[in-house]
Order: sequence, then C-alpha cells, then structure tokens
Amino acid sequence: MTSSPDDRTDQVDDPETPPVKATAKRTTAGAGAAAAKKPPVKRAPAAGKPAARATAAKKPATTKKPAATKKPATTSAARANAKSAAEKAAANAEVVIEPVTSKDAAAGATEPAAPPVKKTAAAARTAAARNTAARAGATKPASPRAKSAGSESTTSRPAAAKSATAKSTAAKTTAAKTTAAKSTAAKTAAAKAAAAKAAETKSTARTAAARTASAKTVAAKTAAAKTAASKAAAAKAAEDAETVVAPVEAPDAPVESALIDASVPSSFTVLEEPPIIPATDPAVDVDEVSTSVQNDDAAADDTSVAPPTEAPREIIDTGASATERVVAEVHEVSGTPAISIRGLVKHFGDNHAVDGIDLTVPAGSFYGIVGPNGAGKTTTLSIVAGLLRADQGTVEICGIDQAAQPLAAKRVMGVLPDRLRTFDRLTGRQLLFYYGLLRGLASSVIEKRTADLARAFDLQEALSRVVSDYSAGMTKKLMLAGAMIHSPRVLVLDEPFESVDPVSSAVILDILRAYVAHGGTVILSSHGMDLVERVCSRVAIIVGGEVLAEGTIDEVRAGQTLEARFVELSGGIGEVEGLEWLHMFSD
Ligand SMILES: Nc1ncnc2c1ncn2[C@@H]1O[C@H](COP(=O)(O)OP(=O)(O)OP(=O)(O)O)[C@@H](O)[C@H]1O
Repeated sequence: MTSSPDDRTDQVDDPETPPVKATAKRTTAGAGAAAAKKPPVKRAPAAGKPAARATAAKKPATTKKPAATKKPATTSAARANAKSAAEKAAANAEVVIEPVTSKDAAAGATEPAAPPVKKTAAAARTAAARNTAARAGATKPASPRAKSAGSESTTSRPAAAKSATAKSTAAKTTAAKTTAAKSTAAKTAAAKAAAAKAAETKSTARTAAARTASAKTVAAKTAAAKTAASKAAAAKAAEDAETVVAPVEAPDAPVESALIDASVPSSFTVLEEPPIIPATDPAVDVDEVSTSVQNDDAAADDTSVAPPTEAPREIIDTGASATERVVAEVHEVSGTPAISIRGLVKHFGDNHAVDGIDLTVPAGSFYGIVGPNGAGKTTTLSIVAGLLRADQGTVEICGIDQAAQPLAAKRVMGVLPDRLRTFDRLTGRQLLFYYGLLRGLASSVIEKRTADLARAFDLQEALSRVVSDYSAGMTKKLMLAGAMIHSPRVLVLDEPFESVDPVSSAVILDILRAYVAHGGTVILSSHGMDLVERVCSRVAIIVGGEVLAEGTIDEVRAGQTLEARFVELSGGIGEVEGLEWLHMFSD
C-alpha cells in the first residue's frame, strides 16, 4: 500500500505522454472547424447562379446584329458605318459582359471570376478603336491603286475593309462573349459545387441530428426502464415493510442525463490507456475522449448506448447522472449496501493475496480496512475499484455488479489508488480538469470545483506547477481531489493519509466526515489505528488474505484498543533475534 518512488520515475520516463496526442487531436479538430466554415461562404455564388445563366442566355441575341448586318455604300459612309459597327460591337460587348459582372458582384463580392470579365470588356473596346484606326491606315495606301483600277474597285475595297473590320469586331465581340460565357460557366460550376457542398453539409447535419435524436430516444428508454425498475423496487419494499413509501420520482431530465451518463467514461478505464490531454479549451474533443475511453467494457455495460454526438458539458450541469439518481433511489428505498463483496479470491501464482473475502459496507458508513503489510488490502480495494479482475467471487457497488457492468459501477465511485501513478507532466490544474472532463462535468463546474478543492487541500499555489514536482503528500492530496471532483456516491481510498501532514489530514478528515454525514460512503485502508478508531464506524481486520474480524469498532476491538486487537490477530510481536551485529558499529 506504500507508493514506490520508482513509480514516479517510471511515469516521468514514459514516452507515451498525453500531451502529444492532445496536440494532434486539437489540430484535427481545428481543421474540421475550418472546413465546416466553408459551405456558407460558397452559398452566395449558388444563389446567384440562375441570374448568371439568364445573362449568358441573353448575350448572343444582343451581340450578333451590329457586325454582320451593316453594309455602307461609300468609303466615308462605310468607314463611318464600320466605326459605328465597331463601337456598337464594343458597346454591346460591354452590355453583354457587364451585367454578368454586376450580377456576380451582387451575388458575392468575393467572386474571383469578376475581374477577368471586366478586363475582357475593356479589351473589346480597345480592339474596336484599334480596328477603326487600322482601317483608316489601310484605306489610304489602297487609294492610289484604287484610282488606277477604277471607281468600282475603289468603292469595293473600303467596303471590304469595312467588312473585315466588322468581322474583326464581331470576332472580338464573340471572343469577349466566349470569355464571358466561360467565366459565367466557371462561376456556375463553382456555384454548383458550393450548392452541392452546402447540401452535403445540411445532409450531414440532418444525419447527426437524427442520430442524436435516436440516441436520446434510447437513453430516454433506458432511463424510463430504470425508473420503472426503481418504482417496482420501491413498491416491493413498501409491500414488504407494510409501510407507506413515497413513490420514486422520475429523474428531472432523464433523457439528457442518461445520454451523458452513457458517454461519460471511468477515469480508470482511461488510466489503462493513455488518453487525450485536456487543453486550455475545455470544449476540445469531448466526443473523442468519450469515444476513446469506451473500451471493451462498454459492451458489457448496458447503459453505454448513447453515441458521443452531443457535448456533455452543456448537460451535466444539472448534477447527478441518471444512473446515480436511480442508484440513489433504489438504494434509499431498499437499503442496498454501498459495497458488497462475496467469496473474493485473487492469487498471484502461489501467493493467495485474497483468499475468500466477504465484506458488506453499508451505505453512508465510514469503513476501515486494516491489516499487516501484504495482507491483501490493496488487492481487495483494487478489485472493488475495477482495477483488477478477481479470480473468483463478486463485487457489487450500490447493487451494480462490478464484473458485469464495470462502467456503471465506476461511475458511482471515486478512487484513490495505492500507487500515485498519474499524468504527472500535467499541472495540478490540468490534471483536475482532466478528471472532471472524463467524468463529463462542464468546464465551468470543473473550474469552480478545482478552486474549492485546491483551497480545501491547500494546493492553490501548486495548481500551476507540474505534478511531477509535487511532494508525495501534495500528489496524494491532488489525487484525492481528483477522486472527489465528480461528487461520487462511494469513495474508495487506499491509504489516503499516508505522507499527508497532520494539518492536511485533519482537513481531509473533516471533508470526509461531512461527506459521509450527507449520505456518502467511504472505504479506506490505513495503518493508522488511532485514526481508524476515531473516524470509522466499522472496520475489518484482514490478515493473510482473510477477514479475521469485522464489525463496528467496538465489536472488533472487543474491549481492547484497536491496535492491541490488531496485533493480537496479526500473530503478536515476536522477539527479534539475529541482529546483534547491528549493535557492534563497524567503524
Ligand atoms: N501484481 C502483483 N503480482 C504479484 N503479487 C502481488 C501483486 N500485487 C500484490 N501481490 C502480492 O499480494 C499480497 C498482498 O498484497 P497487497 O498489496 O494487497 O497487500 P497490502 O495489504 O496492501 O500490503 P501493504 O499494507 O504493505 O500495502 C502480497 O504478498 C503481494 O506481494
């Protein structure tokens, strides 16, 4: 039951440290969040898609006419007409293109395709002006030849030039239209993609909502079934006792509480498998934490029905989970013991560490286990806590079979294990936050309770330091705080006062006494006979894996001090022989 300094060394050297995983998870979560923001941005183009299409459809009718139909009769007239055609074409190009731009701009100011369209319109205008100038230049050198060739020829060349100009203008206009159309098509494609993504997102959201609703329904059913069971138990108890028993009220929020309850893991399950570190943002990856800790135990736990689709932080504020409430109701009505151990056996090879132990720990009691070193105290408590599997026998926590429903059993317990193995690269504050997160507490609740516990255990100054720098007593107090943070119904504490200074011990005792006075149950192991005698209502003396005495303090000590009885049952204090050499100093 004594923690070894080697454990701390092992913990420090352990390369599987939670912070690495936490970083990876948080990064993924951040990417996910960024991805989730995309669809709304792309919805704007999607909304503008029909307008863009309509504009594109109107373009050909507007732009074809000017370049193709004008046929001037004279050079100057033709030139004027050609110029007019070119300008018209340019103007039409603008008319065609600009509405696309303006509509796109209206649809979304960030549309990237808009600038290229404007450029095309300007280019079309410039091209039209150039063509007009080119025509004027080209007509001049042709004039002398036209004179010698005849007036018809003279007249026809400018006409050809005009025609060429018109064609050129028309071609450019067409090119501009093509560019605009391409741009519009690209935008339409982008809009379609955005619309598809938005639809996909909506669909995913709908699926998630459906899942959540389904989970809630299942959880509600579970809670309702449990409530019905508790009502039946209450009715039976009333019948048996022939007294009037108040009907058990249904939990205030069975659906939400049951949902959380099913997704909240046990810290011990997680301790076996290095988990995600709580980061500065408590909202991070609650779902993933829930998922990662649902190990094979979950299959055996009939309350593990809710998928981790909802953030438990928002819900658990209400207080006790549905399981805890039902347990409390059943317990209060039927008088179910907090812990019931029957025929417990655990062998390590030939070593019979626990050899057929039976114990009953009444609810609302302060129960002590004492015994010599190696008696089997820690082995027994480890099985009770679900840290160790028994070879034989059963353990029930508040009526819940530890082997059959380990998660449900762990939910109602807070455990201080014998060895102080923990994630000691975290600060005290982070570690408590982690404990609270695993138990499904809201971040605001964790922060408040952390402050309360730190104040009670005199750890305020230490909260920002890494746990590996704590003294043994500080570590024990911090882990004790971690065991209490979710206000469990039962506290299983292995040597809670070992290494703890007298002042802190007195404070812890006060806390535990008040806890028991309000209906909580404490089972602890200790070598402090005085302490056990003072604070415990019942005690068991275990020697060699067997219970040699059990009952109230008075029953067990049988008129002696508890220490004298303990020594007596342990075989007494034998005479020490063979150490005479120790009295002859070597120097
Ligand atoms: N993992 C293990 N493997 C092998 N033997 C073990 C193991 N754990 C405990 N034992 C043995 O089981 C016996 C009971 O050990 P346990 O730790 O339960 O005793 P304890 O009563 O808690 O002792 P202490 O008061 O010294 O803490 C001891 O003989 C111990 O060596």
